[in-house]
Amino acid sequence: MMNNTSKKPFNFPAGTVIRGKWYKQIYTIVKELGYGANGMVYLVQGASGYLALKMSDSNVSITSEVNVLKSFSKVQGTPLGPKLHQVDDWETRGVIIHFYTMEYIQGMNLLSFVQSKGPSWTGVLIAQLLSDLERIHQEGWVFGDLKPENLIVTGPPYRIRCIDVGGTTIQGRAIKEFTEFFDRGYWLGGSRKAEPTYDLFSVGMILINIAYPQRFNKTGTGNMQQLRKAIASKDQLSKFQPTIEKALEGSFRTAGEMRIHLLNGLSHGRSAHSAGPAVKAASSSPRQPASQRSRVQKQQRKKSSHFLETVLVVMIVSLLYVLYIYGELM
Ligand SMILES: Nc1ncnc2c1ncn2[C@@H]1O[C@H](COP(=O)(O)OP(=O)(O)OP(=O)(O)O)[C@@H](O)[C@H]1O
Repeated sequence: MMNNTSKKPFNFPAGTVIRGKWYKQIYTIVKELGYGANGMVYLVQGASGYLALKMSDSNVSITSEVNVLKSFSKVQGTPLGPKLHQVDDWETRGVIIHFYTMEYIQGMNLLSFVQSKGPSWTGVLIAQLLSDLERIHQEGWVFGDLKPENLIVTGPPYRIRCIDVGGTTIQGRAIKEFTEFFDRGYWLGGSRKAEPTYDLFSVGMILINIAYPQRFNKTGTGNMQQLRKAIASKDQLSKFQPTIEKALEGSFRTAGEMRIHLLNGLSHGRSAHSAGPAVKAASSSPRQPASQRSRVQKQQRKKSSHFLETVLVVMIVSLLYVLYIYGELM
């Protein structure tokens, strides 16, 4: 399904009280967070603090998102999506509205963050995203509707988080939900089969979107040539160019492969005095990390000073021995 975010499905003002029909929990609307094809999201105040509440008139989409969040919650490590809180219904004016509450992920979306903090953050954040995608893929899912609006940067320390699991699809099936600019079907006529390369194509387009915040449409049939031209026309994309092109062509088998390629490109292109986040620290490339390198150097320095000490002690002892023998002979 193509994502069309034009209609607002609900319109409840701040202060509206939502009482769960089954669990009797009370949530008070603080403000609207956003809406899309699958429903409306509000920031609410619950008994345990702020939460994001997503409501929809479709029980199917609520159930399917809840299932994805439950499956993500079983994965070890940093959470892959917002933590699920509760699933319930709200009966208001004779209508049943399905909803679930989840962790409120506070921050700026990826585009706004990079616009306010500078493009030097792009590499680190995309590398984090690729780590999360690798875990999502290893669990047998494909995120599907990857776009900057679905990526929130929390912190400091800054961390990219995926929200809106509405497009998350089991590998092998047809992608459930997509947005044209990030869709390989739209640009290349490529398949919409849920496989890791589908998400990696979208990551390539996210990198392009950072340099073209207004996005652009395809000219004619749209193809790699148009995308290559767009990449080459922006200086800020030069260090990502080989990685983006490989991602668009579907040459990376895994998100991990793309991450290493991206970080290698960045560490080679980075000048010694450039400012910005520490890209090397996030690297999993075979090159030795800076912190480890300096530790090795320190150890080498320590070893050579031990050696000098030993030589000096041996020399003094030898000298004393020679003096002793000389004294005995006299
Ligand atoms: N857990 C969350 N924490 C903070 N903000 C959130 C959260 N979930 C959703 N939002 C906000 O609400 C907006 C709409 O939510 P979401 O994308 O889930 O709706 P949707 O109907 O699935 O939209 P789409 O059509 O993009 O799929 C998001 O872009 C984001 O700004």
